[in-house]
Amino acid sequence: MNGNGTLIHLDNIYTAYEGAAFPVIRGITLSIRAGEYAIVGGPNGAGKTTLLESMNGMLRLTHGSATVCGLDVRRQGCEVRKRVGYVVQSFFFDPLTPFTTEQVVMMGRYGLLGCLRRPGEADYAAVDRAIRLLGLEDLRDRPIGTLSGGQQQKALIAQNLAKEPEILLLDEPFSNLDLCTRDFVSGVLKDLAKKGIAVVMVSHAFDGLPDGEIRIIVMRDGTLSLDETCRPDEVESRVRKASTVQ
Ligand SMILES: Nc1ncnc2c1ncn2[C@@H]1O[C@H](COP(=O)(O)OP(=O)(O)OP(=O)(O)O)[C@@H](O)[C@H]1O
Repeated sequence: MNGNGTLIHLDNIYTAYEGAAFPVIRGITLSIRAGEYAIVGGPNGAGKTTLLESMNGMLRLTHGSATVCGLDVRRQGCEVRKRVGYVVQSFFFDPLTPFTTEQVVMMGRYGLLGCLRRPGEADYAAVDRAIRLLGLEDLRDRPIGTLSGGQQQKALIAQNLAKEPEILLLDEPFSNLDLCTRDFVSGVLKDLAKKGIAVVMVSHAFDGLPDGEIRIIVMRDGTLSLDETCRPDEVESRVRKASTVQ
């Protein structure tokens, strides 16, 4: 983090997929501070997932620079991903996956553990906290593949929280959740932002937002069409407008 609390700084970034002739996202410049709650909106194919994966160094920038948690994303992608949680879109475990929920949550610690080190007290404590936070206590010993889609989604969020990240990126985290669970998970995310974690979320669900200012980042055709803060009750109309206006 720099002096003014900036955790993510993208400076005119372009990102292309392997073998593609043209970059999918182009000329994106933005900064996100600790404790911000940011919604990334925009139509299908606009580049929202690509934006998240450019932030954590999973995708290669073809132009521009990105600094995340004070690290150069181009050169230090692995270090960045130790400090940034990423809950991917629509991921489901095979029913026969040979890991329990607790083991899957522990996988969030693996990057921090490094090769050949076994989990210690601090790792088990972080896993336990994440499991409790997501209300997964009764499911901790169940094979992960036998959980429902929504329960698996919560386990993936817990896995990323076990990492104790400074930034949490989420790609449509509410898509498999019923309304009640959605409220519960958005409560968890709000609390994380209050504690200073930057929460950056691709979402088309605009209920259950925190009371304060919400950052809205709208992508359209690979470029930034809106980047501003507003009240929670204004988010839906502003995202909708910026997603469609030519
Ligand atoms: N692995 C890939 N290889 C090549 N092109 C890709 C790849 N993944 C995505 N794209 C392309 O990049 C563009 C942006 O995709 P992206 O997944 O970032 O959009 P999105 O806004 O997240 O869409 P959605 O709302 O449908 O999830 C699309 O045109 C897509 O076809």
